[in-house]
Amino acid sequence: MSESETEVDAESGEAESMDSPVERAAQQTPTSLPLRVEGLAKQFGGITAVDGVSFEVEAGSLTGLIGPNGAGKSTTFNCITGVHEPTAGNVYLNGEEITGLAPYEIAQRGLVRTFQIARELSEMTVLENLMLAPKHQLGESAIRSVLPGLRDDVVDQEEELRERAWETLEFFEIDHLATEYAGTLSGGQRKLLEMARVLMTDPEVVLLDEPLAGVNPTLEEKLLDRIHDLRAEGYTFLFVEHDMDVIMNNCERIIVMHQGRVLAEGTAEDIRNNEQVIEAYLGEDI
Ligand SMILES: Nc1ncnc2c1ncn2[C@@H]1O[C@H](COP(=O)(O)OP(=O)(O)OP(=O)(O)O)[C@@H](O)[C@H]1O
Repeated sequence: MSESETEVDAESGEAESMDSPVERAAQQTPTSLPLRVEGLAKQFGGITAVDGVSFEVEAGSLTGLIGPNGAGKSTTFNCITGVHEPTAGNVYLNGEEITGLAPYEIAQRGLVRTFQIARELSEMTVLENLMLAPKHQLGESAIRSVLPGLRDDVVDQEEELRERAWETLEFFEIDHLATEYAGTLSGGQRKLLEMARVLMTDPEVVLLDEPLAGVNPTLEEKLLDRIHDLRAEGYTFLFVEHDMDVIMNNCERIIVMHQGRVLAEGTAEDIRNNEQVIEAYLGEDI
């Protein structure tokens, strides 16, 4: 229903919008808010993992999501990316509701998370891993079977894809590994490959779940530099990471979860000085 379709309330005589909640949210949400989570909840049987979480992620930001073990960070990620269906609440991507969509549908709309390289992908080369990643990529044989006349286009498309894959490998400085099997990479190199695969899908919002786990300091710096480069280009990141220094030094906005709820939100400075956060972390360095 269009914005202009209204109904007049019989008692008040006031015009009342007939738009659906999703349409209303889309109208109210500035497009500068790529990700908005509203009242998100998830229960597993009797366990409440996420309990009414609301937050916003601003365009081009690097936003950190932190919290002690069991705070509900992964479950929140999984609800946002369609891995879990939330028990309640809504998720909006650029003002459009994506709650309950399948992970691939959410990824096609531009919200992508890094995933560990699956076993099947470990048996492919690094270059092949990148060429398989794009969301709208049709296999050459699939296209040829339905559109035999388009063979040259397919070849062009494949060439373009290969070129992009090489550029992406160079950007992450793993081009020298292009012909290696993904399964032979070190933990840190795998993380770079995971990020490179995400980039090949043309994402708008990238969810990073512990992207630095098991990464040595040199590669960590490289990965963080790349994330900052991408952010400068307009990509938006939501970042779960256990290393508090990394979050404090790199994220301009931090959301703290505790016992399934948002405990605090703000800059590193705000979070460091927040009494409730200090208490939740029981004196750990923050
Ligand atoms: N599939 C599941 N089934 C049952 N309980 C679950 C499931 N997934 C998570 N939980 C529970 O939900 C709560 C939140 O877990 P979650 O993994 O989201 O926290 P987290 O903040 O990511 O923790 P960590 O930092 O330790 O990874 C925990 O009590 C956990 O045991």
